[in-house]
Amino acid sequence: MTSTKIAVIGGSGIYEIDGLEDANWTTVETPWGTPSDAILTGTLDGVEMAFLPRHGRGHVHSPTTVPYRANIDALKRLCCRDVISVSACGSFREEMAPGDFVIVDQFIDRTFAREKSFFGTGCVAHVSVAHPTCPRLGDACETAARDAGINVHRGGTYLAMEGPQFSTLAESRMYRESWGADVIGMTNMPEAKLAREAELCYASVAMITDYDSWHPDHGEVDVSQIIATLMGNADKGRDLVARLPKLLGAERAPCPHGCDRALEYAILTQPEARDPALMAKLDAVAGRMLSA
Ligand SMILES: CSC[C@H]1O[C@H](OP(=O)(O)O)[C@H](O)[C@@H]1O
Ligand SMILES: Nc1ncnc2[nH]cnc12
Repeated sequence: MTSTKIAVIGGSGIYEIDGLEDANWTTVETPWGTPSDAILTGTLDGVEMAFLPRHGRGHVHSPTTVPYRANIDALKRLCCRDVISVSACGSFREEMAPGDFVIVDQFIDRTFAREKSFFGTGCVAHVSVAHPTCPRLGDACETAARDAGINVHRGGTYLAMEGPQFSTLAESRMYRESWGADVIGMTNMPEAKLAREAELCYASVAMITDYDSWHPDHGEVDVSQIIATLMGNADKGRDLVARLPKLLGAERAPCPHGCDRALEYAILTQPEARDPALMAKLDAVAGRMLSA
C-alpha cells in the first residue's frame, strides 16, 4: 500500500473546492509547459487532495488551448494516483436530464487540434484505452453522488468535440442516433488518454446542463441556458467531491484494473534508440518504466 493524493479537475463552473485544511495554491512547472492554473492542495477528512481548475480561475483557457499534457504531468508530479474529472456536458438521452450526473465510462474522440500523447519520435508507446476509465473510481463517484442526493446514471459514452462552437443539428442527431453517444463535451479528450499514459486512474463525472440541439422540445443549446443550470450543478459537484476522500481513503493497493501499469508492455523504442531529451521530459509520467 502507498499513500496518495486524490486529484480533481474542475470543469466549467468549478474553479475551487471548499473545506480543505492547510489549503494552498501551488505553482507547478512541467516539461510540457505551465498547467491551466496553480493547483489547490490541502487535506480533506485526513486525505491529501489536489484541485486543478481545467480552464483556469476566471475561465481563461478554451477547450482547445487547455494545456492537457502539463495538467496531467503536474498531477502525477504531485504524487496523485486518482484523477476525477467533473465536467459540464450536453445530453443525447431524454432520461439524462439537465441537473442529472452521468458516470462516463466510454469516449468517442472527435477532437483534432490538440496534442494527444506524451510519447512520439524517440520514445514510441501504445497504451490501451479500450476501457478508459477506472471502475474503482467510478464506484466511489456513483456512491458519492447517490449519498449527495444527485440523480446519477452509471455508464455512458462521452463524445468529445473540438469546439468551441456547439454542434450543428445534423451533428447532434448523428452523434445521438447513429453513433450511440450519451453525452457531449469538449474537454475529456485527450485528458483521459493522457491520464492512462501517465498510469493514473481516471473517472469522469458529466454534469448535464442541456439537451444539446437534437431535442424537439428544447431547441438549440446556448451558453446562457447552460450557465443557468451550471450553477446548481457546480454546487452538487462540489458536494460530490467533498465525499470522495472518505470513500477512497489515503492508501492505495495496486489498481485492480491495471490503470497504474498501463505502460508495462507499451513502450516499443529500444533503450539505445531513445531520444535523451524526450526521456528527460518523461521523468514524471513514465519514470517508473524508463529508469529500469
Ligand atoms: C460552458 S459550455 C462549454 C464548455 O463547458 C464544458 O467544459 P468542461 O468540460 O471543462 O466542464 C465543455 O466541455 C466546454 O468546454
Ligand atoms: N451541448 C454541449 N456541447 C458541448 N459541450 C457542452 N458543454 C455543456 N453542454 C455542451
